[in-house]
Amino acid sequence: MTELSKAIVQVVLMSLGKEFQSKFYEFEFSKCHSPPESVEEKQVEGLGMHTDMSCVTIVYQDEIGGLQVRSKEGKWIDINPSEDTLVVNIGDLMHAWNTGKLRSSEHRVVLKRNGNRFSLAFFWCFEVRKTFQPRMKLWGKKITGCTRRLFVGII
Ligand SMILES: O=C(O)CCC(=O)C(=O)O
Ligand SMILES: [Fe+2]
Repeated sequence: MTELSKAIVQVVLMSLGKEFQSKFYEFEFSKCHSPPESVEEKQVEGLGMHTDMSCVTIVYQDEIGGLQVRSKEGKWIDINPSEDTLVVNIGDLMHAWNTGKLRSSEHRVVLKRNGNRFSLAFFWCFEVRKTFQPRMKLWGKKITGCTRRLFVGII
């Protein structure tokens, strides 16, 4: 998963410009989710709206599905489960690093039918204790927003 995350980040960085490609670090942790075992007919929020603190998150969800992402307009879009498919979320670190050019995705999990849902999320961050400097300029334009140096740590 670390290698996959690195490959994803590299591709994302390539899209942002050449100098970005050499500037990424590694750190990993992962967790499993096991939301409530059964739900009523109506939709239940299994995991409330949030963004991930990671650089990128790789998510596997089983056929029960339920993962939704919020569009810029605030509309919830179903991420339909598909066999052999992983979902990649842009996280807060990536958002801050490129000062919002790639948006940290607001997402949630809703349960629409009964059954045990299984999902696995892999959160890939920069190396702990690394400091990074969000871009001051992007494609020649000065950036307003988060331009402070950021420190990756565990609290
Ligand atoms: O369970 C999922 O599909 C997503 C989990 C998630 O968004 C998270 O753990 O941050
Ligand atoms: Fe998440």
